[in-house]
Amino acid sequence: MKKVPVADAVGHVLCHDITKIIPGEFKGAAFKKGHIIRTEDIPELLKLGKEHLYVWEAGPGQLHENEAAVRMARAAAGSNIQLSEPSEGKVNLLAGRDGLLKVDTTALLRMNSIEEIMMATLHNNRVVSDKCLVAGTRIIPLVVDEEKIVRVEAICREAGGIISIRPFKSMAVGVVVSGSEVYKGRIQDAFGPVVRRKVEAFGCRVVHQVVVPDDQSCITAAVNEVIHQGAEMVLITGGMSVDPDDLTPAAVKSLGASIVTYGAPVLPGAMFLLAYLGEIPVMGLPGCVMYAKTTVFDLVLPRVLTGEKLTREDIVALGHGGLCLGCPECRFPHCPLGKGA
Ligand SMILES: Nc1nc2c(c(=O)[nH]1)N[C@H]1C(S)=C(S)[C@@H](COP(=O)(O)OP(=O)(O)OC[C@H]3O[C@@H](n4cnc5c(N)ncnc54)[C@H](O)[C@@H]3O)O[C@H]1N2
Ligand code: MOO
Repeated sequence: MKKVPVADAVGHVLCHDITKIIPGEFKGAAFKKGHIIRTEDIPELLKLGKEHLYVWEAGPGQLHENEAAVRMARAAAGSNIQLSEPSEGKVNLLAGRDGLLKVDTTALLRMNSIEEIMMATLHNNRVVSDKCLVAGTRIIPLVVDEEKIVRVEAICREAGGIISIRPFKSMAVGVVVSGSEVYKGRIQDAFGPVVRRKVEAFGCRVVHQVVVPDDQSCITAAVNEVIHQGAEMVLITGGMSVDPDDLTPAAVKSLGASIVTYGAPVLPGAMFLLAYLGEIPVMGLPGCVMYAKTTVFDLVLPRVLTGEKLTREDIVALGHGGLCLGCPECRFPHCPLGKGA
């Protein structure tokens, strides 16, 4: 800290808040600790009775909070991330497009384990829209040893960036609606429209939909048919639980698909199935996906649409945070569902 005449303070960092009081009108900080003094501030400072100021002398190897935050944010930003200007020592990271937020939680933990460093983010694998605030970073004191920022930069470099937004692929979707009650016209299909609405919300289109009875060979034929019609992803509705007429999992197996999982630690959605026929993701959707507002499908679909090839480990990790509270008014994704993985 050193004392300088106001006129010589331009470019220096203020050590403490400077309070302004106008009787009956205003009392507050006219200039905040950490502010970098500009030429245009001088008349105002003189009016506040400040002819001298205490300013920081950045020692060798030390960084001011703004510069430190900018360097950390730049290092952490992966693809499709925009940075705000530093303000009061903090830099915000914003989504540069619609997509899926990816946070390298291991690297984030390493970074936050360095004392005097912080970065806060939204949860990994969350759907975000363009310009959405996804993270913020700053140092805790006003100045920091540059060596700490260099360590942060090394962690981020190793991780290839900590935060990024992955775009969704606009996939052609095939839908196979299973259920003899629907096929025979006893009830009207209510599942196809739900699935269509959900995929269209991500810019996908349903290229073909087939309704089939509860018959294994009809289900397999229908899957082949929708793929023949150009489906890059296949969604089969119904027939997922334990009744003798629930044949969807057996049908998918008989197609020779590699089954990632039949069953998921998510409620609603325990009877979910994910498989791949070559590169084509095939999902078996239990009845709850039609009935409940938010289910396992809403956790898995966005990830599949980024081109991520999910493993059984990815699915089993959904258990922590996989319980939907079933609120009367659904606020997903502003809730705990899917946030533990
Ligand atoms: N004893 C058990 N019963 C149930 C279990 C279980 O483990 N043991 N699981 C429950 C869970 S969890 C769910 S979810 C559902 C799973 O249902 P399915 O995927 O097998 O669906 P279906 O049996 O084919 O149909 C259930 C229900 O939904 C109606 N449905 C189905 N598709 C359509 C459609 N396209 N349009 C309109 N309505 C449809 C169907 O008529 C049935 O009423 O099972 C629980 N039971
Ligand atoms: O599996 Mo059901 O699919 O939990 O609600």
